[in-house]
Amino acid sequence: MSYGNQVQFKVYKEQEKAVVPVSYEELEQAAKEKLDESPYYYVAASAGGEETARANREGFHSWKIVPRMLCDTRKRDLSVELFGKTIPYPILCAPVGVQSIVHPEGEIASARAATSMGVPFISSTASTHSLEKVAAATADESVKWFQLYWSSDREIAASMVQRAEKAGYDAIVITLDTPMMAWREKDIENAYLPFLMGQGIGNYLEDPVFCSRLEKPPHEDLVGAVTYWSQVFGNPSLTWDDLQFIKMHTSLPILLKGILHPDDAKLALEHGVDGIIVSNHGGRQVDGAIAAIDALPEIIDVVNGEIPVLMDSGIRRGADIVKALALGAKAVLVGRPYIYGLALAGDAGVNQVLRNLIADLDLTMALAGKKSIRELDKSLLKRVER
Ligand SMILES: Cc1cc2nc3c(=O)[nH]c(=O)nc-3n(C[C@H](O)[C@H](O)[C@H](O)COP(=O)(O)O)c2cc1C
Ligand SMILES: CCCCCCC(=O)C(=O)O
Repeated sequence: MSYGNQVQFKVYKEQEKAVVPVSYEELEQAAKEKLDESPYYYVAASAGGEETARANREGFHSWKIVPRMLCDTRKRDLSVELFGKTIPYPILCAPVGVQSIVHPEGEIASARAATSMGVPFISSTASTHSLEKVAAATADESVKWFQLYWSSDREIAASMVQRAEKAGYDAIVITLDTPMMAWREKDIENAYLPFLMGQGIGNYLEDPVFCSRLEKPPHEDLVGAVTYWSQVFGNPSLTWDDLQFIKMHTSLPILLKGILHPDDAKLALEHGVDGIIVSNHGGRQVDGAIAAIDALPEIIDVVNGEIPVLMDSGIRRGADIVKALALGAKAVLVGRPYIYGLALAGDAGVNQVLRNLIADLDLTMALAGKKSIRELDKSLLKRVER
């Protein structure tokens, strides 16, 4: 619960201890100055000519908030409920792989920082540190989800899901939009694929099924392990019927990430999934794809409140979150902003980026005349075509 002006004074006071810039643009610039070119562009760049990455931002600009007055917004409640757990803010850390390229502690530092403030952490299959190590860095009661890249060796996929359940994760996010990496021009120019150097494959190196497929254990032959990983990472042959296989291996709620078409949302419902994440992977996969915020309204209509719909891609400030929630998203995922915080200052950087985002959201809600996330709906927005 937030109280009136106090949040504002607190933010100004805390700025004395600031470790990262407040504005997103300066945050990104500071990360660019700190990191080597290849890891910086691995994070910052998107697919192709980056049309979709730009559309993600333009999509938000097309919706304007029309604030309401005289609504007594002294006390605010930003909490939402997801799968039976209340989270204090409608914000989660998106699954981001290979975080060790920006900070040696990578996912461990991010998970520790996020969950210490009640922000759920979604741990990527493509993490450098294994899902067990990431979970161990967080408190038992913290909310954490595991993101699955479904290997073409399906026993590896099943094994990872079972490991996640055992390690205390609360939900499984299956990412559908990346059975292979898209045309990423900066990474190609830089000939940069950190996985080939053994980064971002920690979940495989510690997986019993993956290791059982190798002639020698990874510590004796990393090249052999990387080679096998490159053969089994993705699975472009998957169809809707395959979902049943993962459902058989876990009792956790299953969300599908990367849904953009309303017909796919319909299929997701028909196949009994528990949630949807509307996302274009931050513009990193299909260049020319629809902005996630533009895909959201039709998907919300199709889903009709049956399961939670979350969204990501392009969330940079509190107003973006208000818009996404007013259009029907239950919560949002944030990607690059927290990774820049991690790059600049480890857990303290992640912490500050998230705190700023939460405070910005809280103030925007108050000034728009809204006390609670439940009060947000489309009546707060106007579409302005430019
Ligand atoms: C460096 C990087 C790595 C990513 N790795 C993954 C991943 O391993 N799994 C996944 O589902 N999404 C991954 N994503 C996509 C994010 O989960 C999320 O969809 C995207 O970052 C949201 O857009 P934003 O960065 O504009 O906030 C990655 C994104 C970035 C920037
Ligand atoms: C070989 C593809 C690995 C991609 C894993 C990370 C990711 O999702 C990204 O966007 O980058």
